[in-house]
This record gives sequence, C-alpha cells and structure tokens, in this order.
Amino acid sequence: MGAMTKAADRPAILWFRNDLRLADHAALYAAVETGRPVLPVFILDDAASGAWKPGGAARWWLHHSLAALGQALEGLDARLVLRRGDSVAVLSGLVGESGAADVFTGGMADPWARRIDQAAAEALGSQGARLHRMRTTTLFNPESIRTKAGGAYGVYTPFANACLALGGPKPPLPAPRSLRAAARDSERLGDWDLLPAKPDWAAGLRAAWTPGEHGALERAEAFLRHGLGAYPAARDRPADDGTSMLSPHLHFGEISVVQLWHMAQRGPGGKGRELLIRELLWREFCANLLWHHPILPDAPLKPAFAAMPWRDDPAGLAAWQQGRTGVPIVDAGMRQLWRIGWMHNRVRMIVGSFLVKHLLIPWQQGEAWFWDTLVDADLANNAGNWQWVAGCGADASPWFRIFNPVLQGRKFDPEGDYVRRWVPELARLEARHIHAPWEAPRPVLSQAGITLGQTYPEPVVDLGAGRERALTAFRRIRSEA
Ligand SMILES: Cc1cc2nc3c(=O)[nH]c(=O)nc-3n(C[C@H](O)[C@H](O)[C@H](O)COP(=O)(O)OP(=O)(O)OC[C@H]3O[C@@H](n4cnc5c(N)ncnc54)[C@H](O)[C@@H]3O)c2cc1C
Repeated sequence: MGAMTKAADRPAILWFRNDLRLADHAALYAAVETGRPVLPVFILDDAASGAWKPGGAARWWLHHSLAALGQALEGLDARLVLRRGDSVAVLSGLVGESGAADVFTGGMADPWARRIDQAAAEALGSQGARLHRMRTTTLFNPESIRTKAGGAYGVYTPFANACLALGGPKPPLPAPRSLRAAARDSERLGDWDLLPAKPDWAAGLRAAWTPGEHGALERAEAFLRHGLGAYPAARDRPADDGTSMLSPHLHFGEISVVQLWHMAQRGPGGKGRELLIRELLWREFCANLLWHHPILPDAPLKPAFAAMPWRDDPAGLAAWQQGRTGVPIVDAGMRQLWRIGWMHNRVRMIVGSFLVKHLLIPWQQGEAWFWDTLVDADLANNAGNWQWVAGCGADASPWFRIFNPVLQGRKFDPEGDYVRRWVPELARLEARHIHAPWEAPRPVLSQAGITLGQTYPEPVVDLGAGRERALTAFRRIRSEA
C-alpha cells in the first residue's frame, strides 16, 4: 500500500507525547506545513518507560487530556489515533500501513524517550521515512544553554541568567485553523483503563482540575489576571492558593511554557511576573539537568551520598504516605496530595525534608510516592527537586540545613488554616498550638476534641532526636560530599 500511495497523499504522522495541545506545537505546525494529510497519533508505551510509566494520578489526567485533545481534533475533522505498545513497532506499522514518509514529534527529554527517538529514527530510516524531532516542551534547546567553557550548568542562578540573556523564547506558533486529516483505526480510550475503578479514588481530582488545552488556558488567564499581583507574597503561604496550579497542564503540554512566558509579558508585570519567570526557569533548569545527567531520577548527583546510612523504615514511610506522622504541616501536605494529586511547593519542601532528614528514609522512596500520586509528576522536576531537598543534587540545599516543620508551619501557615483544611481532626485547635499539638496543655487538647495517640497520632519521631540522627549520618559522609 505504501509504495502505491501518490507522494502528495502520503500522510505526515504527528506523534503527540507530553505536548497534548494544538497551539504553539512546532511538530504539528511542521506537519501541517507539508501540505499533506496529517495523521495524529498518541502511543501508550508502558514497557519502554518502565519504572517511570505514568503513575496512578497522572494516568487519570492523561485519560482526560487525551479525551480533550481528541475532541479538539474532531473540531478540525481529524481523529486522534490511539495505539498501545512498543513505540517503534507502532510507528513502523503506521508508516507501513499509511505510506507516510515523515513523522513529526516533540516532547519528552526523559532518558527512556530519548532512547526511543534514536531507535525510531533508525527503524523509520530503514523504511525510507524520517523522524523530525522538534522542541515542544521547553523554552530553549537544552544543547543551546552552555557555560562559556561549553559545559552544562550545574547551578541554577547562572543558568537562569544565561536564559534571560537570550531575551526570551520566540513568539508562540498559532494553532492550525484547518487540517487535511488522514485516518487509521484507533483503539478506544476507555479500553486503556487509565481511570481508577475499584476503588474510584479520583473524586478529589475531578473536583480540582479541568485537564485539556481549554482548561489550561483558562487557568493561565485567570492566574495572570487575578493572581500575579499577589503572587510574591501569597506564593509561600499554602492556605492562600496563591500559585498558578499550572504544573500538570505544563507537564502534559496542554499549554506550552513559551505561551505562558509570552502571556505573562502582556499584563502589568512587576515583581509577580519576574518571580513567575524565575519558576519557569527552575522547570527549564530541571529539564536541562535531566538532559545532561540521565541518572538524575535514580542516583545522587553527588556520589558521596551513595554511602549515606539511610534507614529502612516501612512503618515511617507508610505514616508519611498516609499523612499520619503526627506532625501537622507534614500530614496536611500529604493529605492534600492524596486528595487532589497536587501539593503546594513550600509544603513539598517541608514533607520532603521531613522524610529524608527526620526519618532518614532514602529520597528515592519519596520520589516514587510523588510519582504515583502527583498529577504533575514530571521526571525532571520531581527528581531535580528531590535531589535538591536531599542535598545531593547539582545545586542542592545544604544537607545540614534541616527544616524544622513546626517553625515552617508557624511561619508559612501562621493561622493554621492550611492544616485545618486538610487535617480536620485538628480544626478546633487554636493557631498557637496547631503546629505542635504535643506541646499543648492537655485541657486545651481536650477542649478541641483531641486525644493524642487516638484522634490524632503522636509524632512518629522526636524532632530534636531526628535532627541529631540526620546530622550524625551526614557527618559520616561529609568528608566526601
Ligand atoms: C520534593 C519536590 C518534588 C516536586 N515534584 C514536582 C513534579 O513532579 N512536577 C512538577 O511540575 N513540579 C514538581 N515540584 C516543583 C514545584 O513544587 C511545583 O512545580 C509547583 O508546586 C507547582 O505548582 P504551581 O503550578 O502552582 O507553581 P507556580 O508557583 O505557579 O510556578 C509556575 C510553574 O513553574 C514551574 N515550577 C515552579 N517551581 C518549580 C520547581 N521548584 N522546580 C521545577 N519547576 C518549578 C512549574 O512548572 C510551575 O507550574 C517538586 C518540588 C519538590 C520540593
């Protein structure tokens, strides 16, 4: 069939990955520009991604995002082709079936995806077709941000300054107005079992989010209009919902970071814009780290940390995962994560520090739990930030600086409203006790309906002792770290 197809009718395959949108999509744009019919495809390849296949919360999001993309394509009289299996085999099959000569794609700097890219380029080449890889998920090409000596940046600030010196990314590309679509058989999204069924734990996710390009743009516009001004003050107070909550939309590429950058330039700006751009550059930095250090999700960038005397503590890990550590700000964060698949950044730092320092549990175990429960689970951001929290990353917080979760709670949740929202059994406790209920006088606790050890746990670790244990462990590897 391939050889029989007239050149002008040979479709261009558009292989969607974590760039599930129509606007500012360099690969889609290039496919449309060929003037040939476009065959849009998404491949679910759980075997290739291995341990890093999308976790439970991300699968929920992926289902809805693909449904939204499918609908948007139908608006252009095109049909999204869904296939499951080995990416290279699926692409080769589609090229064989359709006679396509070109496959356009973007997305995915993840090491497993880069391996697929290489294998796909070779396989398609042997069929007389070409893989065109475009940039759709980052501001800049990771190879283009280099130190003066030509190396990769390991520290955020000079990296961010190098990006800013480039003067920002090019303006975003428009979404295609029309599409000459090619069609092939598609699997049914419902058959992929991406949604939880028994039990259906996704009620909180459904209430909190609207996956898809439309939902992403609405959230971005609302945040830029109403949230950016207050962002500098509100972004560190988890009770205020003062951040954009765009991370899952950015991870799945329902809005591009380039679009967001340019949208942010239009408004009044000021400090809020500057800080938002700085955060987008943290995302870029993590992507860059993963590009240059594919081991980032698995092993410490500072090799001395491989000798860290971590503890094996299944009970401590379970208490942390379930939000039952007895440390209110930690439990609030972990329960927010469980309920809506997202946690405020300040609290991510607190719960991360508590796990790796006070409990001395390996950061990879926290990383894995986040991977399964975050709707924004992103290989680069998750690994980069866990390494930062653990002190073993490229540009990490010093190991000996150990967050005190009580002081962090009092500083960033002074009224205790965030704790009250997510840990309702503490809701009646006054603000001055809410971050350390074990220090509250017994009558105060009983007036608030709390019996420690029964209605709410005693702390799983004495904070002072946990801190000392962590420092001792660190001293053992310090000479090399
Ligand atoms: C232990 C730990 C694990 C994390 N895991 C992830 C993850 O899997 N996926 C993820 O997207 N973020 C992760 N982060 C980073 C950060 O917490 C989230 O990006 C942020 O909370 C998302 O909320 P927002 O969209 O409202 O952020 P905003 O403050 O509105 O920031 C806008 C965007 O900037 C980017 N950004 C902000 N902070 C960071 C950061 N520290 N590192 C990288 N990018 C950042 C995100 O894309 C975010 O959507 C992690 C942080 C920690 C401490």
